[in-house]
Amino acid sequence: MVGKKSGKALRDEGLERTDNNMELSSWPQIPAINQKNYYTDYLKRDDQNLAFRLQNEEARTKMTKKAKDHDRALAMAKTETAEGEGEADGDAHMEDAEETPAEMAGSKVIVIHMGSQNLRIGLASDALPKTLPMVIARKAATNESEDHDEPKPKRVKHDDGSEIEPEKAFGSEWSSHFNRMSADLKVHMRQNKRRMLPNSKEMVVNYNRRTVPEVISEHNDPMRAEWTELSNPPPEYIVGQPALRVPDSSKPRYKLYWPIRNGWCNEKDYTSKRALFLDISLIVEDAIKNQLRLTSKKDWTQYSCVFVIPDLYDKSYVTQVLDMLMREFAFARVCFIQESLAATFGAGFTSACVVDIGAQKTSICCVEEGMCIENSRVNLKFGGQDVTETFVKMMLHDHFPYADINLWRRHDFLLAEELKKNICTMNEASVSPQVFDFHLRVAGQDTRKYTFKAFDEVHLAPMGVFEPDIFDNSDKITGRRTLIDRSVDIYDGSPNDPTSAAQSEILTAMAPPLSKTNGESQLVVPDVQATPSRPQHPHVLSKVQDLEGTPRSSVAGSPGPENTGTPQAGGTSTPAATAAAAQAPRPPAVEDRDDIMPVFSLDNAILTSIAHAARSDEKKMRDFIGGIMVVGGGSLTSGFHLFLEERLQALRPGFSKEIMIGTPPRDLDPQVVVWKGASIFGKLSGTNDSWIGRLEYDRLGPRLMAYKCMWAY
Ligand SMILES: Nc1ncnc2c1ncn2[C@@H]1O[C@H](COP(=O)(O)OP(=O)(O)OP(=O)(O)O)[C@@H](O)[C@H]1O
Repeated sequence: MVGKKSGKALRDEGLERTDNNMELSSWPQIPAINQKNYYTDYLKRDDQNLAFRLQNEEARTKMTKKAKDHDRALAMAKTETAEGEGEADGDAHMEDAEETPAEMAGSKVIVIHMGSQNLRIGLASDALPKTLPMVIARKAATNESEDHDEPKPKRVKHDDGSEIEPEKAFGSEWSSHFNRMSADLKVHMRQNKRRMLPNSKEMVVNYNRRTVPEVISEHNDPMRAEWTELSNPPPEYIVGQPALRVPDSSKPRYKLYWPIRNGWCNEKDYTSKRALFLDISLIVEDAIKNQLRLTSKKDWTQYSCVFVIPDLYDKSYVTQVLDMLMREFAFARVCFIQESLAATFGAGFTSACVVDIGAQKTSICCVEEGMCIENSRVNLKFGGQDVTETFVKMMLHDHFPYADINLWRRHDFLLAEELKKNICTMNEASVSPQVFDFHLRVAGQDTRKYTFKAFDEVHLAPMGVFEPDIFDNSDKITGRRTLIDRSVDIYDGSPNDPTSAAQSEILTAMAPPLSKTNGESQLVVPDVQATPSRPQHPHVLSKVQDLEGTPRSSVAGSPGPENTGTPQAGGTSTPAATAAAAQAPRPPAVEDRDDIMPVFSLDNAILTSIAHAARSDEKKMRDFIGGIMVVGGGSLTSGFHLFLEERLQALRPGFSKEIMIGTPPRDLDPQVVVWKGASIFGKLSGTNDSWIGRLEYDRLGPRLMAYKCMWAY
């Protein structure tokens, strides 16, 4: 046949047919669908989504119940009218029925706000939460002060190990920073016509050098401390306030663990994620049992839980907490609320720039119409505890008579906190050499009464939030991401924790310079321990690339007084600006961000946050700048609000009339505003769609968060 080759010819060409000339399958082959005409509503309708379905069912059930109640009330009203026993109409009965609910709103909702130092917990129906230290003491071979070779604050010693003069104990760099701050304060006070003696510092140092403590025997001390008595056998762990009161020299020894550190999970002091979350759950469990008096864990299934999370939260942390609340505590429903949003709820504001100064972290976020503005979120790693440590350092520098103070010891930590709270002030008028005293109470020892003089230390220590290089920032990011991995996108593996343009800008300013190696840029992370005090970083005016890769024009200007603070419109670029942008530091890659310590002056950070919230809209800028609300324990230093106002006015003279620092209304303690707001959120009925129920959690797990969060999860 023409065209057909013989078997031999095919074999010669290596193309011999080996099949039997039949189709591979007798099944009809279906051609691919033309995508143009293709349509499906799979996962496009709400009723295909379990979370929405359950929500609708719940709403329907509620409506049916309400309608039934209504009918019943009407029927009862009719009967009563017929019997002629009352003049009251049906509406009044209905109101009665509505006004006497079976239980108080929020009495079955537990609200939890965990901080680096304090846990605030209570029922949503409570006026105020219970506050307890977020700490657990575990039986161990050594306590935390024995575990550390160096005292806190760390002192420099002579080469032979002998003590060095107090003025040199913290290194020359720190001393010169402290002296510079002291000199600046003097100049400022003179400008403000405040009288001060020229030799105040010498007077203080001379007084402190001479003073010796007075010993008071324990039985003569009316205010002696109550130490935690260990039962027999000693417990494996002790939680909260009693943990802080276990004597350092207890037998057996106990070691303190703080599971939250700098607003993150404490990955420095723990060796496993399991142990870390075990401690969190033990502390919360103990608080629910002993503070809320819900002793039987079986009853917790009837309770819901509102849990406060940071504005810039780690997704893996939220997932883990959700699992703990659902599986271990078996709550009926759980919902999350971000800290700043909760603060506006607590204060009753619809929009504000919330500044939360806690113990170890400070967060800033602008909230508008019940939503956190994502790009305005800032999280800085300093707070009240840094002020405490720096105050002690400054006092030691000026010959504090209790030279042996070591904040790793529990009694010294408590003493330092108390001194700071009582003495530190941001009120310039209170800066003068003054005599103070304190009682040093150590378990099993006689009380010692010390007197000492303090001068500008009381003002300069809290000033540290505006010059955070004075703080010891050396180990704040140690251990980060060692126990808990960064959350990544399940499809492309890229990091997907929330970020913000304002935080990016701050990290860019903090990032060490990029060095070129083998033609590739590499982030050089300096040994922060070796360089404890970095020069003040200029506020950058740079193009900020947010994480999604969208170039965004930074609107935060240089903090100099020449800047009137008017946000600059994005997109206009002059050759000079282009050259400056080329030279300006580039935002660090997502993976490198954990290596940069977000420690930035508070006033500049607030302005950066507001600039990103306002996005060139001057009216918004004025609204936020006139609605700054400061919350958190760190803001309780006296005169703080006025001082912050003055700093901001100096940075933005163009807005000086508008700048206003507000306090939470109704004399609410700034430390509990966030909790209060979360409790209000927990009491909202009908409008809160973010409850995660047991059934849906069992079926869908943490994926539910995508549907349940008010913010982009
Ligand atoms: N009267 C006061 N004056 C100055 N500081 C105070 C005062 N009262 C409390 N503080 C400080 O407030 C801090 C605790 O604040 P808060 O309870 O808001 O922190 P937290 O929520 O535990 O921590 P974080 O927000 O860092 O996670 C401590 O450092 C404490 O010293």
